[in-house]
Amino acid sequence: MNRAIQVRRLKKSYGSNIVLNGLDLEIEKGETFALLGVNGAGKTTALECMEGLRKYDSGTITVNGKMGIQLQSSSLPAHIKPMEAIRLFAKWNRTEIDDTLLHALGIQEITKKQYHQLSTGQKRRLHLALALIGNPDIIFLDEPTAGLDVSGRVSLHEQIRKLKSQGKTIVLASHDMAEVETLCDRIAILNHGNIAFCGTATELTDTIGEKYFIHIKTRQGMHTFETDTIEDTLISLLQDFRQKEIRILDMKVDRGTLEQHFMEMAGRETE
Ligand SMILES: Nc1ncnc2c1ncn2[C@@H]1O[C@H](COP(=O)(O)OP(=O)(O)OP(=O)(O)O)[C@@H](O)[C@H]1O
Repeated sequence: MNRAIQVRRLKKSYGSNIVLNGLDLEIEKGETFALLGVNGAGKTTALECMEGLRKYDSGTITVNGKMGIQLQSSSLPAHIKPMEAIRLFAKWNRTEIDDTLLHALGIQEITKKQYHQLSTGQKRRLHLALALIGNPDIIFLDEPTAGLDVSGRVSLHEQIRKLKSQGKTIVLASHDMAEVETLCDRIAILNHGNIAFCGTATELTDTIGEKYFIHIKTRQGMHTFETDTIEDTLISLLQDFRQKEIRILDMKVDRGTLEQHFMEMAGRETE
């Protein structure tokens, strides 16, 4: 079976707050899949239902494979040392400790510290190592790079790519559009308890249609124009600038970022 996860008509409410309203989702084996949505859209709830950590009201969830889970926020006893936690998790998983994994996540560099002395990035790396200890087939990462600096983000992305190259299925919740665009095969956008979009980043851009952004730099600053008739708008803009004798210093045309498309799908205005 090529499907790693199948979610059918999943419903979950907290009191009168309907968070998931008949969610359907299929994630293939070996896929890196992102769940996007504004704060409170239900990403964590959906992940935790798939992980078996949260009860849901109705629907079915089928997960084919061993799971490794990195929660959005998790904690360990303040005085535990990273290697003590790793040995404990390895014992629970009845597995040997994989030194290459510890090396890749830089765990050796933090062995002398206690948990409460670790930085946010170091804690994230440790929790990822703990999630990977049992050599899972499906890895759930809830906002894995939140709070990380640039180098922490880059090394985590490298790790995720490596896991993908090993054939692992990765399901992540994220707010970082650049991250999702570069790392993920497919994206699902959660909105009002359902999937507003599911497909590749290119398909998402295409769904929004022929929308272009023309950025023109003059001495007065940067001017941005939005259009769906690129040729006509360009010609009339250029004529306009010439007529007003405004010198164009630089010019760029793009189709907007995934973030803009996402905000449109999620029903919110970009800033
Ligand atoms: N244990 C809970 N009890 C009651 N309401 C909850 C609980 N957990 C989440 N919620 C509510 O469910 C909704 C979805 O929350 P959830 O954390 O799943 O969203 P999210 O998309 O992961 O948000 P974020 O991007 O902020 O992490 C929110 O309105 C939240 O307040």
